[in-house]
Amino acid sequence: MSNLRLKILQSLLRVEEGSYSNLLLNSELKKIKDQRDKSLFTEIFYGVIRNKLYLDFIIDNYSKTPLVKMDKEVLMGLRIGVYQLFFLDKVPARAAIYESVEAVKTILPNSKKGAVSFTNGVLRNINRQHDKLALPAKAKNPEKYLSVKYSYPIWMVNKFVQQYGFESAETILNAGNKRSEVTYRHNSLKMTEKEFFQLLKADGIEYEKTFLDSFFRLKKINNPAATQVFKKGGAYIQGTSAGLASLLLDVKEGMQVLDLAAAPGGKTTHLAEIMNNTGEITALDISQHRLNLVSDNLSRLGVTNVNLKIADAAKYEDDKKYDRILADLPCSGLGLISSKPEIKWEKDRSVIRKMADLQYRILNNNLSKLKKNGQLLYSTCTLTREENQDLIERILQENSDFKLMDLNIKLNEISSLTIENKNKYLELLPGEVDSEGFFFALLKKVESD
Ligand SMILES: C[S@@+](CC[C@H](N)C(=O)[O-])C[C@H]1O[C@@H](n2cnc3c(N)ncnc32)[C@H](O)[C@@H]1O
Repeated sequence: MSNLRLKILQSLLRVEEGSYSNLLLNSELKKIKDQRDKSLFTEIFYGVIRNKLYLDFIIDNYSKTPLVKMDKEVLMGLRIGVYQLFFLDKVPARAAIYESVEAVKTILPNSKKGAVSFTNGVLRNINRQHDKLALPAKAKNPEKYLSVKYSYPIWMVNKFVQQYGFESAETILNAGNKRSEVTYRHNSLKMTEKEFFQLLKADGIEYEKTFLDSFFRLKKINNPAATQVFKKGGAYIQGTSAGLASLLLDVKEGMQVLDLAAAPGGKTTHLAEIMNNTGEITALDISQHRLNLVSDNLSRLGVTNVNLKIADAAKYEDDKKYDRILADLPCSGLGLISSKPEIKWEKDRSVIRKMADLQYRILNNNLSKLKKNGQLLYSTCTLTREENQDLIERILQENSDFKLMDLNIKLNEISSLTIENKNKYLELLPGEVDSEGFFFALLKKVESD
């Protein structure tokens, strides 16, 4: 078991250095045989990433040494220990402390014995005074209170409170801390729905329906990319909110479609499925490595109508005119925190400006490629006005030949989602919908140029 805490400690340090949590977790879980160890690994690994600020608040309260002066291995070991003491009823306090200290001892050189006894001392102290911890006063500093309680950087809390008010911000922060469940999109290009269900049953996978007919939420699954249905191309792992994009764009068989930022190919392959592999999808991405992921997905899912191109969409040139454009653009990702909790810590406020600028340049460069009456769906997995509403308003102001379409009627036709929405665009907030945060706006070209 101490080996497990050590592996968690090593993995968390790698996430701090920039590794993707989901990829790292998948590869670590493959090396663990015992089912309970897999679950404990996942719980502590994601728990520490999610609650980092809260755990640091606790450690800082009980340690005389400031956090910045601690070795990174010690600080991470403390977080692992405190997470178990505060969040995991099933792990006895003695075991939580012992295993965490052992992990720190193994990872540190012998010369750092003092740091090991320091870790032990701080954890014992926290365990003794567990009940005395006080959060920042809600009345005095509501945003600091939210930041510590839900463990989010203060700039993100300020942003959500400023845009949505205290109550909705709290709902969003809370939802971002719940572990997102895996959703499969059934891919009808490879198998019928009947075969899809048969394979799920054969693998003993339980599922439930979602607000989209072909999306199913999986129960208790550790490696969704290792099932028969996945390997045979009958399923793509995709969030339900993301699944709305290709449906809202209203593509038809035989159309010419431009996908401006395609990798890893979730929406491209969904569009291809709806178009029944007819017409053509020109799919761009700036990254060759990520385009390789699209290629793999195209072959696994039996998609044959996609032309992949490596390109910077902000500079891409093409004489062709398209019936539809999907602009699912790079963004700050604040709607995806439940599945990628490290987003909390990797970004700072400046990412919003940078992304809004890139999104503007990409849209501006491609609007002219749309045919008359053609439609462009803009989507992001984020929740900042600058990247969403403000950007679309600017585009509409500068391009009088484009009109904003009302997405509410289409939403009712394609999903069972019921949300109160007075706007023509669609904003899905985590906690208000049982899915990731997303923004959609549909633009129609109303005059020919
Ligand atoms: C939100 S992801 C797209 C997700 C994809 N549509 C899907 O459904 O699987 C954004 C993608 O934009 C790509 N990207 C970033 N900057 C770009 C640019 N200037 N031109 C084209 N692609 C870009 C990234 O490599 C990334 O794959």
